[in-house]
Amino acid sequence: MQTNDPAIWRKNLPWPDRNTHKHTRGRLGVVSGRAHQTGAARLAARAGLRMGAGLVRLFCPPEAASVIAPAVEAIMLTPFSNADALARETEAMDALVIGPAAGLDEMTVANISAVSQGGAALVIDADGLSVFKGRSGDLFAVLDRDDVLTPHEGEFERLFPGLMDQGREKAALEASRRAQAVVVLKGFETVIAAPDGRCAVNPNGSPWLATAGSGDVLSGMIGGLLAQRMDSFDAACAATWIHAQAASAFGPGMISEDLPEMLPRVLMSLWKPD
Ligand SMILES: NC(=O)C1=CN([C@@H]2O[C@H](COP(=O)(O)OP(=O)(O)OC[C@H]3O[C@@H](n4cnc5c(N)ncnc54)[C@H](OP(=O)(O)O)[C@@H]3O)[C@@H](O)[C@H]2O)[C@@H](O)CC1
Ligand SMILES: Nc1ncnc2c1ncn2[C@@H]1O[C@H](COP(=O)(O)OP(=O)(O)O)[C@@H](O)[C@H]1O
Repeated sequence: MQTNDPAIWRKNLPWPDRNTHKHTRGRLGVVSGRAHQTGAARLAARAGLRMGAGLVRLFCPPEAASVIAPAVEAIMLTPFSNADALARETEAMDALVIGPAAGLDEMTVANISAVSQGGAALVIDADGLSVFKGRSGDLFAVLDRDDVLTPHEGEFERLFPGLMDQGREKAALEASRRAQAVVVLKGFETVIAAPDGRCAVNPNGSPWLATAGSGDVLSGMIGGLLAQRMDSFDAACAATWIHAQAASAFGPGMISEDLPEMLPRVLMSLWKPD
């Protein structure tokens, strides 16, 4: 176990250079829930864009498109009608976030299964985790080692009942071993664990993050770094630290919408121009 210090991942943060264009910089997709629950995906998408993904596209059920379209600018939008269509439409993505406000139903299971067949690194959060309560093996069967699960303690218990009794660090490591994916066990001291045994505990947790939607922002931040091909463990560590730093810098009154807007300041403090 180590402390999640920027020294671990700072040198691996992705920055654009003169030859970069938006497609080479990294394409992030975020899958939205239904028309009455699109805010979570929009938060994730904006966070991914702020983290440097060159192109971010929301994928939504057809009836949600008229809700989302007036609420996005740089972020693009593609409706999909079923899981097969989602798999086709997301083929070009480097990373995908799925789960925030996705719905606790078979459509979410089918969508995760469908996108897992493609090459994109996945960040699976919220309903994308909870929907596998009692059948976590179905989720683990479709994961790759570059995928990232981001459970809070409630979601963790649904996927790994009783495991938390071992303590948060051991539990996160064992969960990562079982899932064969990176696990981000969220909380005041978020633990990031990888299947190869890497494990880091986040030291700069900010209680201002105890507000609805802050986890959705974190999933988009991780996705933004994955889209830029950062190693998944490093991406999860970097996003977790930057997320907390942004919340501390904003302080009282912070809501989740403020977090993406704080990211440039934190990123600037980590950027070392040549
Ligand atoms: N703008 C939007 O559209 C937003 C949409 N959102 C979306 O809404 C969906 C459902 O969200 P949700 O809050 O109802 O579900 P979930 O977080 O599972 O809580 C259910 C129960 O779990 C328990 N629990 C135990 N430990 C916990 C912990 N550490 N943190 C939190 N809970 C913990 C706790 O039980 P208790 O402790 O109260 O008995 C709690 O009552 C989901 O898809 C999400 O993405 C949100 O992201 C917000 C912004
Ligand atoms: N008291 C706290 N101290 C530090 N971080 C917290 C605290 N409460 C919540 N967080 C952080 O806020 C985020 C909440 O995520 P989550 O529970 O998934 O929220 P949501 O589903 O509303 O987006 C996580 O990154 C978690 O680590």
